[in-house]
Amino acid sequence: MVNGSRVAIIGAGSVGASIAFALLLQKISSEILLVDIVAETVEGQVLDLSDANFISSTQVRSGSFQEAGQCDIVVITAGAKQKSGESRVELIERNYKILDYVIGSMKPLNPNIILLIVANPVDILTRIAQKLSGLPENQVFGSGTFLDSARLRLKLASVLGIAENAIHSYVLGEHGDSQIIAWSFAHVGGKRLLDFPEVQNLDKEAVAKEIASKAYKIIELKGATYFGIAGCVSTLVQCIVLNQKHVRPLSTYIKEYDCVFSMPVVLGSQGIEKVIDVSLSEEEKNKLRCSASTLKSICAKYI
Ligand SMILES: NC(=O)C1=CN([C@@H]2O[C@H](COP(=O)(O)OP(=O)(O)OC[C@H]3O[C@@H](n4cnc5c(N)ncnc54)[C@H](O)[C@@H]3O)[C@@H](O)[C@H]2O)C=CC1
Ligand SMILES: CC(=O)C(=O)O
Repeated sequence: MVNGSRVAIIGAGSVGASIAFALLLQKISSEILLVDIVAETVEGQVLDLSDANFISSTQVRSGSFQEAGQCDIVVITAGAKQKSGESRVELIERNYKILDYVIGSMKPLNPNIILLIVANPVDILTRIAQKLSGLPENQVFGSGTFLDSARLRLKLASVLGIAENAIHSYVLGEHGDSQIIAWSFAHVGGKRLLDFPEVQNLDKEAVAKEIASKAYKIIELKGATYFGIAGCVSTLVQCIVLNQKHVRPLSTYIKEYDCVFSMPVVLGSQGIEKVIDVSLSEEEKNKLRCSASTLKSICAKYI
């Protein structure tokens, strides 16, 4: 893929429009297509975004599902969002139907297309999208725990007084309540995070709770989260378009756990190129096994 790629965003609500705006600022796509079942929503968002066109070489316009199916990258944000106190998994019934409709309406798909799932519950919807699309699994993945990991690095940066991008730490597993922080292999400059006195003194359970509940807190305060995910998705699109091969925690099929959730992967122009085989502690693995079994049992109802 080269500069000039066409990106479609399905679902032009808060998340879709924020991603479109972040992509405009990045200037790496020639065109962004916004698609939504509510025509007025798309028209309003396209008009609003057009007022920012003077800062970018990227054009934003409304598009059809069929056009989206021929793009290079499709970001799927269409779906219901959580109400205050509601879990992501509780959205599955509504969002399964929407995903089924969206993928069916985009067919026939460009065989090289990349589907990036954002709507929740993202891990389960990613597995379903892999099946519904019939595409190779490396081309269909979810934003997963990239956002949770960004939240974690922000927290640790303030604890350690070190730049976020120097902190190699991941939230893994479900983008949801059963996520885990992989403390065992987190490091800064090659020094294990667990060897820093500031981290030894941290209440790690409280940190895990704070990270896992941050979305709930934002939703309670303002009804939805969208800027964080827009930042994440725009950098993922950049990584694909520019074949940057960054390592990111994304939702993909993980053989060891026989389920789709997040592990660190290498992301390039073809999608997911490799899953990094990380060394986790037995306790971390046990938590992931529990999480996988819950996710698999929900998935089994739909595929
Ligand atoms: N993976 C992540 O880290 C994050 C995921 N999300 C998820 O993103 C999704 C969207 O959230 P918001 O944008 O805040 O919701 P929103 O309600 O603002 O927008 C959803 C949009 O989807 C559209 N839509 C519904 N059915 C459709 C269909 N069949 N085809 C095309 N468009 C359709 C609606 O018309 C609406 O414009 C939610 O599921 C939310 O949980 C939100 C933040 C972070
Ligand atoms: C809503 C959601 O999934 C998040 O902000 O993490």
